[in-house]
Amino acid sequence: MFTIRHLSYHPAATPQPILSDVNLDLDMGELGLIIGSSGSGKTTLLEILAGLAHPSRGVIQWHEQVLTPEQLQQLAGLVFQFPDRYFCGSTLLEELRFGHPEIPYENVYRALADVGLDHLPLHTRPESLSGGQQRRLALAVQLIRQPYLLLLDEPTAGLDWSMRQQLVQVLCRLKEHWSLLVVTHEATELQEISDRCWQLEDGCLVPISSPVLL
Ligand SMILES: Nc1ncnc2c1ncn2[C@@H]1O[C@H](COP(=O)(O)OP(=O)(O)OP(=O)(O)O)[C@@H](O)[C@H]1O
Repeated sequence: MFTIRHLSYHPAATPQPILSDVNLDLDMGELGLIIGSSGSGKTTLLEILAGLAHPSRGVIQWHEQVLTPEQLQQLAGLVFQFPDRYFCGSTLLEELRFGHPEIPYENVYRALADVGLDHLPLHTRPESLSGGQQRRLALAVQLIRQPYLLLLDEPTAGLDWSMRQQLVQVLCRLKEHWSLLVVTHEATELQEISDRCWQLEDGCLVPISSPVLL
């Protein structure tokens, strides 16, 4: 179980906290969906959960062990909103092995199969992929690190209907083995595969039920 207790984030530069007393529970194999309008603090929350920013207050726990930001960097894999901006490799193979050339081919193929890209040659250039395929490659880059928790920032933003459907199917398969936390302002398709939902408004996280969303 992944838990957040009384988490707040209040940088000195802001008059109001960006996140206030956030509490959340997410079980293994669950997909949690956080819906919030622009500027509500969604990306900030994911950055804290990925260990990239330090909360002002509160604890983040995995099976009751309190995690430091360094431990969170190991445990969580964050897929940014426009992951193609962060690609570093000139081929799929280079991208998946970036910084870890020792990763065996078997793991490369498994990560690509997990996201439905195993039909592509390993020398394919990341920038030649469609928008939806690039999102899935970014997911594979995180999966190959074997995180316990996958964090996704607006995974369907900017994709057309069929690419959104493909991505939702991939996420649905992934939650059999991983816990996923997804933030979005557009929940139409994602709510169908979510196990828990919250609304983030002005930094406060409130649980909501799917029927309310529908
Ligand atoms: N370190 C910081 N110092 C000052 N302000 C910050 C800091 N981090 C985030 N903010 C502010 O907090 C607010 C929430 O930003 P955040 O990017 O988390 O929102 P969001 O819900 O992801 O928005 P969007 O959907 O538009 O990406 C914004 O007004 C942002 O400028």
